[in-house]
Amino acid sequence: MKLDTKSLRYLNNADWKVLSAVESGSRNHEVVPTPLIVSIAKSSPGDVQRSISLLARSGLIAKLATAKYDGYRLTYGGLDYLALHGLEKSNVIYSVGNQIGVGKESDIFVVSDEKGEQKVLKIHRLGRVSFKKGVKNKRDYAKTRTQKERGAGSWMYMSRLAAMKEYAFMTALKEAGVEVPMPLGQNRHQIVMSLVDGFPLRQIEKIPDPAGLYAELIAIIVRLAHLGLIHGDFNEFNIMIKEIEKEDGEVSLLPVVIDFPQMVSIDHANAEYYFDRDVDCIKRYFSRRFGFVSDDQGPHFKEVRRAIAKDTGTKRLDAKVEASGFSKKMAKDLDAYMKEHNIDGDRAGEDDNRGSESDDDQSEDDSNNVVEDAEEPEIQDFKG
Ligand SMILES: Nc1ncnc2c1ncn2[C@@H]1O[C@H](COP(=O)(O)OP(=O)(O)OP(=O)(O)O)[C@@H](O)[C@H]1O
Repeated sequence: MKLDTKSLRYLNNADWKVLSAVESGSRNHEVVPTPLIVSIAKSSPGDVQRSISLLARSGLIAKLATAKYDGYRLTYGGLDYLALHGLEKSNVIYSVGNQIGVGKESDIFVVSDEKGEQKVLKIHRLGRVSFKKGVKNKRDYAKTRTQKERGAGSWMYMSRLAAMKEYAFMTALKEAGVEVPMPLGQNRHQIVMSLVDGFPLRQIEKIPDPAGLYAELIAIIVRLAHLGLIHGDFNEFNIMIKEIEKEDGEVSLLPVVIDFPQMVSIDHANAEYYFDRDVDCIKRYFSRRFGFVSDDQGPHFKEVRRAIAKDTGTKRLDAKVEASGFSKKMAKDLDAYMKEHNIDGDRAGEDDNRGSESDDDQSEDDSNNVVEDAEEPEIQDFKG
């Protein structure tokens, strides 16, 4: 799924109003009836129809071939435009550049602000892999879901929840002093963060001091636990390594955690399992990639828990995240969706060929996809 921004500058206020109206209507309708679009947009039917034609031609809204009445649904492209428009209006971004990453559930782009400073735009796309790969039989799914859940409302809402979760955690972690990108803005299913000048750990062949970096990564896992959290997917894909030059000219490596979709509370029923899995993942990777095996066994969850009980100085982040608007109910909805669609992190080590260059999205059979896109043109700057 590509991001084509070329129509962004051609849309006028009336078109944006109609696009927003289709989005609003999509919350309750898989296909939003045209008269409802007219009534939400509060414009004349003629004007709305003109906007509808333009939006449909640009692939931002689409007709569903099987619909029994005249109406439209929002495409991922339409949702992308609404979010980009919002980020642009709040001066978070000015132009969209190259795509630098394709995750299983997201697309990553370099964007610029008005001063030309580069940032990272992450577009959450929940639903595309699971629908396409048929992890769960689509028909079973459709049978047991309400119309709202299986319609556009589901992927849009879940992608938005994923973005809200990432933004809320990134903000709380940054404030707590954990090395994560700087969160800069969020709109719908998109977040903007600072660009980490470095490489994912999986791309790094050799490091001068594996023991030092290993200890730092384990310290991050323990530090997160003291903040009340377990990463749950702590691996070589989700850790960027930045080179820091010290005053004496020596270079040290700074790990930055970039992705935390599975973050759970240390009070989670399976907390010990997730904690051990994070530690084991780093152990296994360092042994396999750098031939480094630590002398000690690594931290044990029970001991860490005991230390946390005595640690009265560190504020837990769970409450902070909730206060930011990402509620327990939202967390539960997102968890349930991810479980149902077998979304369980990177399963590090199983696929080392993954990367920005491997876009498995393009080769998939779209016929199995509930959310099909009209077109997939090239990425372009939408301004300047
Ligand atoms: N802030 C950032 N600065 C620099 N590069 C980044 C940043 N965020 C992401 N990237 C790049 O994009 C890639 C994918 O990012 P990320 O892991 O967040 O995506 P993802 O969709 O969650 O992936 P998956 O779900 O498959 O783990 C990273 O490996 C990294 O190369």
